[in-house]
Amino acid sequence: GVDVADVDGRGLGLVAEKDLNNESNNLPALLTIPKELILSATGIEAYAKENKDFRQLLDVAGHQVAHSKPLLVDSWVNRGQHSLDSILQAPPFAGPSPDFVPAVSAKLRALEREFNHIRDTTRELPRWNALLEIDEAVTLSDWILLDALYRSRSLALPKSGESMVPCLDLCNHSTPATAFFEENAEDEVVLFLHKGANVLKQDEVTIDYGHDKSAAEMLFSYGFIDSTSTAKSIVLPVESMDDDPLAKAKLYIFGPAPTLKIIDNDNEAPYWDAPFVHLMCLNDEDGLHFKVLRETDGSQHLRMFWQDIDITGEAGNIESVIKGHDLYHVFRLRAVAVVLGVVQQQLEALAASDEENGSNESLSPHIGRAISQFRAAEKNLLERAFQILEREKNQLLETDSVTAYLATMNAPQQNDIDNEDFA
Ligand SMILES: C[S@@+](CC[C@H](N)C(=O)[O-])C[C@H]1O[C@@H](n2cnc3c(N)ncnc32)[C@H](O)[C@@H]1O
Repeated sequence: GVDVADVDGRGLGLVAEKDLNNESNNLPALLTIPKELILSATGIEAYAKENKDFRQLLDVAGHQVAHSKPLLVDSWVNRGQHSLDSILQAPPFAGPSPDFVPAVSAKLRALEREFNHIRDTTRELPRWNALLEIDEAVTLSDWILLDALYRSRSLALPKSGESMVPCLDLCNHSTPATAFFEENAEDEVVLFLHKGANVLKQDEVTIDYGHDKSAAEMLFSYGFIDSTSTAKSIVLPVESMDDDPLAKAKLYIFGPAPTLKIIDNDNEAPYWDAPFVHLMCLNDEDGLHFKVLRETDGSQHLRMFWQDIDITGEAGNIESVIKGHDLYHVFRLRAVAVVLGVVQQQLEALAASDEENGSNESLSPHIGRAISQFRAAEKNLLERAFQILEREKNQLLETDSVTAYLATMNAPQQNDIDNEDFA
């Protein structure tokens, strides 16, 4: 009941050959793909049993590639030289959001590492070495293309996990989708119309690529953003305060590059996580100290103390360490103010790059559309986070401990009075 056809703006797709209606939920499968055609981890193992050369390849180079999510979230942590940009054409735009370009670079670097690893490990295998080396038959560009094919066409099967399924991979995405797939008892993959779905002749049959995927992940893996996609989460870099004399020590003890993560909560308000922000808001006069510990073997270690208790191992967990303190609300207010600043800066950066790309006529329409959808999704999450933060700031400003603290800060200090008298 389905055929392959060109679908406007989406490449090929599956369309209904006749009106399809599943009101009574007894419509037969639209597609059945035999298990021999499915490329899954089990399928690969089975093939390695049959083919000695492939077994060798899998033993030396298999299971090594990180099948993780796109590297977007890690992009700030992995920032570095854009050494690979020349391999792909340099993108003609600044990227949908400021953290997209480093994410693409980090991804390209990871792919280069993977490719080099495969090339190195296969050198000892004459058959594969010959294949990779003949006139540079297989190059890094092939590996990048292969990764793109895999990321944009693989499906998560309920039993077999991440797999490539021919024919089913012609199905485009929509939410809500009209169809869904399953694995049956014979390990075939079958495509069914959803109960109650109604697809007219020549209309597209679609599946859902995962409504839990963020807009960034959709764009990174599939090259488009569904209009119902939301940002889900945003990770932004956090920088120490310029005038903090303890900044270096704090960063050293903290370890990883500090970030602010804003997470969307489907029905509730977004929340944020930024453990370094709480640490950066504490000072010597609050009771945060650093000491160098000398071991008997002569080695030296930097340790961090809060109210004279060693909390070196708690650097990522400072908020709970300071929670019981009389001035906790003051510390929290400082942290909220810092996070508000980071969010505001990002909103301004988005607005500025919006203006920049608005005038970029070299963009193809679908890239332009994806960029503005991505920005809109990020802006929406940031704006909602901003409101939550503003509300918390105002509540904190009204707590007794904060008003009392601010009153002492604003009152003329004894020193000032003495100086005044003297003057
Ligand atoms: C699994 S393939 C689907 C078949 C694909 N259209 C083809 O021509 O082979 C996934 C790719 O289809 C395109 N695609 C799928 N759904 C789309 C949508 N709703 N809007 C735009 N492009 C879509 C994207 O390029 C995506 O990377």
